[in-house]
Amino acid sequence: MALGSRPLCSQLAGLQPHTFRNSPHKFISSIRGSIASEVKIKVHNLWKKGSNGEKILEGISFDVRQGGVHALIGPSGSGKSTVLRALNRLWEPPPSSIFLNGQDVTVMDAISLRRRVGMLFQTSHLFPGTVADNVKYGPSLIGKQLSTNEIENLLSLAGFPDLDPQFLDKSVNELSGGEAQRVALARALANKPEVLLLDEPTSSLDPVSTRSVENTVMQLVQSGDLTVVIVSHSLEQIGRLAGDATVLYQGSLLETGPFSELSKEACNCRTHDRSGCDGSCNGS
Ligand SMILES: Nc1ncnc2c1ncn2[C@@H]1O[C@H](COP(=O)(O)OP(=O)(O)OP(=O)(O)O)[C@@H](O)[C@H]1O
Repeated sequence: MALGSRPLCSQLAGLQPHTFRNSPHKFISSIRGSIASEVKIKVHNLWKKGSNGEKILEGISFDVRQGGVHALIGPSGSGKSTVLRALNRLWEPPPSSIFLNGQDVTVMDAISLRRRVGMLFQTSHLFPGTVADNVKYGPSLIGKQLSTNEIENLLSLAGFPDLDPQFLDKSVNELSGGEAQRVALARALANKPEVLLLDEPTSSLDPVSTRSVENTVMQLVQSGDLTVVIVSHSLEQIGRLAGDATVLYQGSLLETGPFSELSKEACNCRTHDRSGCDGSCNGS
């Protein structure tokens, strides 16, 4: 759909790259610049209908480039989480609509796919038990027992740099929201995923914990082959993290491309009230 003038989303959010100079996020502009053009995930003409035949997704197509952060933006109910969950088959997409490294995900073993394409939800969903129990769970399913050192390294990677060794034996019931989310991140990373899907990963966290999770995600993207797809209602957060973005509205794709080049109209469509969307979506 053609949209009008194209002021930068990053200008709207007041988030030019120089904003991050001398900040923990100063490396972000270099990550954006280094994003390879290789396609990690291809979404091709993705459809979904509800049980009553109502349209949920209508022919969504976009590419997620390897080694970057790709944001899914849109108002509540636009289909962001539905698209995200198709990427690792938490719902079963139609054949030939999602490709990972060029391979149709619907022909892959679903469990193996979910090890390669991990997910972090809005709330941490930790299992009852200790921090260590949770971090070592994924590898144990394929017969790999993580050492204490490996668990500590994963927790360090997930944003616990000065870890008290006793933290591993702490019950997850005793963790703060921010701690629990970072333990969930360590648990996801224990599977060595190629792609991490983040569904509103910091919406229940305070600003300090939010920045900690964001820093961890960006360092992982910067340091390796990890590709991230994130759903967030925060344009500011997307401005801090994402190189590319796809904008959805009522199950349809509005725009996809570099975040900094999205139109003002598309950016407005992120809001819950949809008021910014109506003009452009109605073609007026
Ligand atoms: N299995 C399903 N059956 C029927 N409707 C569904 C199903 N899954 C999702 N929906 C509907 O599809 C639409 C998109 O939902 P989705 O959760 O993907 O939106 P979203 O953009 O992530 O919203 P939010 O920002 O509020 O989380 C909603 O109207 C939702 O009620």
